[in-house]
Amino acid sequence: MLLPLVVSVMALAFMDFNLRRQEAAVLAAEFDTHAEKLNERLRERIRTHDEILRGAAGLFMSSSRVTRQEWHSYVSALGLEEGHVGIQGLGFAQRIPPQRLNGHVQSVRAEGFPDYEVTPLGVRDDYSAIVYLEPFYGRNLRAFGFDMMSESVRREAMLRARDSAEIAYSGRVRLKQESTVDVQAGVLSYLPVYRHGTKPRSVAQRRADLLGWVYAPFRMRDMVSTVLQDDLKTVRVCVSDVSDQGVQDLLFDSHEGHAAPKTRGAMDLKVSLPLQVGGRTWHVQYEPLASYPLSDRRIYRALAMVGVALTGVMLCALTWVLLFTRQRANAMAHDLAATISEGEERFRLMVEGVKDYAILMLDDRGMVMTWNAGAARIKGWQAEEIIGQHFGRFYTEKDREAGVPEQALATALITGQYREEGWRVRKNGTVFRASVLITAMRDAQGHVKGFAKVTRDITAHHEQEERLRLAATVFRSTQEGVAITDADGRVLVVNPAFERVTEYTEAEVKRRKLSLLASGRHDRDFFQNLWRDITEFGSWQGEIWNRRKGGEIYPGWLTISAVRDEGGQIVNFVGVFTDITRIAHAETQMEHLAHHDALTDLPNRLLLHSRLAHTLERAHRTERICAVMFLDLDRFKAVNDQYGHEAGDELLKAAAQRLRLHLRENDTVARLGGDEFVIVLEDLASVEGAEVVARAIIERLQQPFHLPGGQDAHIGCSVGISVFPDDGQDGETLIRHADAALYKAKEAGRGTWRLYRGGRVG
Ligand SMILES: Nc1nc2c(ncn2[C@@H]2O[C@H](COP(=O)(O)OP(=O)(O)OP(=O)(O)O)[C@@H](O)[C@H]2O)c(=O)[nH]1
Repeated sequence: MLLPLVVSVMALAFMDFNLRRQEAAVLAAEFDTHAEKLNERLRERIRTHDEILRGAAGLFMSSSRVTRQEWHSYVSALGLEEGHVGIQGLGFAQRIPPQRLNGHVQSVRAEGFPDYEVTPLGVRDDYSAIVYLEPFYGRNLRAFGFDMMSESVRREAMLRARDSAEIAYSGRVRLKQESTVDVQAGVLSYLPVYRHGTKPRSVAQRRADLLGWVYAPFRMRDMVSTVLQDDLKTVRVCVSDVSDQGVQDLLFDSHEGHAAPKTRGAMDLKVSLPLQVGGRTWHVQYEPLASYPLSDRRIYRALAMVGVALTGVMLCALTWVLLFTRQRANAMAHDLAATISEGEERFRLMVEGVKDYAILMLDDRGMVMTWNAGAARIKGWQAEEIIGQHFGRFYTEKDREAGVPEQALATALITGQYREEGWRVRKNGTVFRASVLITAMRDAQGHVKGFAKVTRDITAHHEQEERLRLAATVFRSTQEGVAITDADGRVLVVNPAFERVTEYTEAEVKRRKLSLLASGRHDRDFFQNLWRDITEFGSWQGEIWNRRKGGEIYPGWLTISAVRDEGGQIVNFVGVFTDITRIAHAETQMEHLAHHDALTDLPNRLLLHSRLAHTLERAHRTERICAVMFLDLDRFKAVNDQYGHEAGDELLKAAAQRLRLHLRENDTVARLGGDEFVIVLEDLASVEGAEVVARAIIERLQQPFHLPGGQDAHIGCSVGISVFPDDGQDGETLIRHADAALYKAKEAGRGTWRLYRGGRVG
């Protein structure tokens, strides 16, 4: 009995020793994994910060000058103030050559900061100054104007960033934002910005082209606490910056100022992991506290001990139970995996099959990881050509240069989603209008796993919108008045030209019939024909007189078209109307000019012939006498010679006026040219009537003419008369015969008249 007992005790002691060693190894491995996860979270956050810096630098690359307001808007959009990112702010430090220092200070003061200085004051070889820092209030105001190059730790990082054209982190500093309470270690990250928005190749060129630095200050405790949060209750975390010479500088200790924390007994589970940050190495030390929930393996140890102590049968039974449980667990895991992979497969097939949307997954750097049929159709690349490439390829060159793809990812990282509409490039170089949605994908712990990007080709829709916009512009800006009515002819919309021409506003005519514009000049037949044409032929075109709101009647050229739906039903009428008042006026003027003498405004030869023809026709019908008098001024040439041609013109106008005033309304006086006039006298009772008129005219024209120059001109006139019907039956003959009689009057010494009298002028 003793031997089995001794053997049993020894076996138990040996097993206990081994189990304890094993337990320690398992716990160490568990904590290692946990520390790795925490370190990854810190790394992830640093990466997010770097993206924010790159996005901000992109703003400078895309614009030759970024204003304070633009910087404010950009940084506000990032939502830094909500604090969850752990950055104190986002700033721009401008590089200032010594000779520009004064000018720089003056220009910032002129922006409304009269006390602005580049601090610390003093003479240095090179200057920089924090010119933008958002959020621009509170602690951050203390940094405004500070020359970070004046301080060696910051200067080292700034120069390293400048020469490497990469992000550089500084060593430990005391931030300008600090006051005397809650002082924390601070760190700054810098990204240089060069002239022309490019990254110069050589170090010398980078030094020459440097414009300044986009930078972000962190307070280490704030930053690490926002990332690790509750984990700091169970794990002590220390972050140290390690210099090239191996000197450690403590940036953060979660138990700084506290009594030495209680760790897990004698077990040394400290883990130290490196973190690469902008050209520096941080060592992060993780140590479990007493509160750390290490999985308690003592129960297994006890069980094992009991197991050894139990009989073989019980051991067999226990083994059997364990085996059975494992088999069930395996079966369940197997089923679950099958269900998951089936779901994944279905989802994959669905995504791959979607043809109208380009759906792709990007990794955290923007490299394409998956590619569906829609992406191939819309963008033109096949999966094997594009997987592994950066998604910036889909952007136009201009957008790429402006850093738009990087900004898109940075925004998606910060806000969760990025939505945009813009131009994208296909494989064949053509562009299309894209509606894009980028979503940052995070795992349960919040680590960024990549991005889901959904793109839709909306070129047709965009073009349609553009066309509509153009049509609307034409509608608004055309000089033609346009009114659109419903099928009952009630106004739906009118354009500004309609309002201008009709003097009615859109509100005044809305839902009313356009008959309110009617002038009353057209009868019912006119409108009946108009509507018949529209219903039969789809449109009507013609001249129409309308009345403005103010009452004026005006002519217009109107086109009405019917708009039908797919079923052929009229749904709208569109009226396009041109105000032709000016054209009509011009036509009347042309008509007048064609028939009147420009100097005296008397009828000319053309109108004379037409009037004479009418007069003769009437005289034929009524068998009345009428006379044609040919009149020529006497000694008119002398007026021209003596007082000038213009004075002669004035005299001709005055003579025409005297003739017109002397004659009856329905008599015609025309000027044939020069100083020759023809008068048609209608409805004469006898030939003597014509003689009376001739005598009176001669007398009137003998009266002196007062010329504009103040002189009095004395002329007279001679008259030849032919009479219808005795001296000719048609106008031409009568005029010719009157001319012959005039000749005789001139011969007779001027200032008299002669009748033709059938060729026997007397
Ligand atoms: N100012 C002016 N002169 C004109 C115009 N048309 C013609 N004349 C001039 O009028 C004159 C007409 O010539 P005549 O009829 O021979 O001159 P007149 O002195 O009246 O001679 P008699 O008829 O023989 O008495 C010419 O000198 C033309 O140059 C015109 O429109 N304006």
